[in-house]
Amino acid sequence: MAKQYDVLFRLLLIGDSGVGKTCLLCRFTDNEFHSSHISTIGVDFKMKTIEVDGIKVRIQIWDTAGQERYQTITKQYYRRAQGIFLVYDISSERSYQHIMKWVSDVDEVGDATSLPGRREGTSLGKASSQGGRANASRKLCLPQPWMKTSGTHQKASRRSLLVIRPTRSRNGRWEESKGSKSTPGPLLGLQGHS
Ligand SMILES: Nc1nc2c(ncn2[C@@H]2O[C@H](COP(=O)(O)OP(=O)(O)OP(=O)(O)O)[C@@H](O)[C@H]2O)c(=O)[nH]1
Repeated sequence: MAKQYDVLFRLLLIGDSGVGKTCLLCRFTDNEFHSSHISTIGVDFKMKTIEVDGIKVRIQIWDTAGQERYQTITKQYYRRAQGIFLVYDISSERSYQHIMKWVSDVDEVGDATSLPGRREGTSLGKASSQGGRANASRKLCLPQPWMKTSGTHQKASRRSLLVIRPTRSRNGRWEESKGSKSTPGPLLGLQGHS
């Protein structure tokens, strides 16, 4: 049987419980939104194949439980991911401040500590401050910018999750990433529960 995709990417969603990770994923893969909060147990995943410049890219997205009690399980998935989305709820200052904690968890298992300039105890500023949020990913030395998205809006969700794209190798061909290193990805600020 012909291969249904050319490259495979494994991505991971992490962040506090209830920030909307599952909703973001459901919107992206199934174009659905669920208003009830059913906490993820451990990890779950969904897949979607998209076409980028004629290349079939299969995206496997792992949705992790935000609850502390599952963290021994969820941390095991960090190393295998090729990109990690740090998700918080824009209306929850607490979930925003916790981003630092999620970043250090990723640091523990990945090679992200080698990113220059990151300092312990970096203050992210207020979640409600536009400038503060925009600077947060820079302060954390994340390779991708902060993005605002929402599980309730199809366009925003697609845009935020599609932003990670495969890069061309030196010989101009698309390559499957080996996936041995975990790198914190963009900060996703979900629109408030309004
Ligand atoms: N208004 C609004 N509500 C949202 C949005 N995204 C998620 N929600 C609501 O937030 C609640 C939690 O969403 P989930 O996606 O289950 O949260 P989670 O981060 O996966 O939670 P855990 O599995 O416990 O880690 C649900 O009641 C959703 O309906 C959003 O963009 N806007």
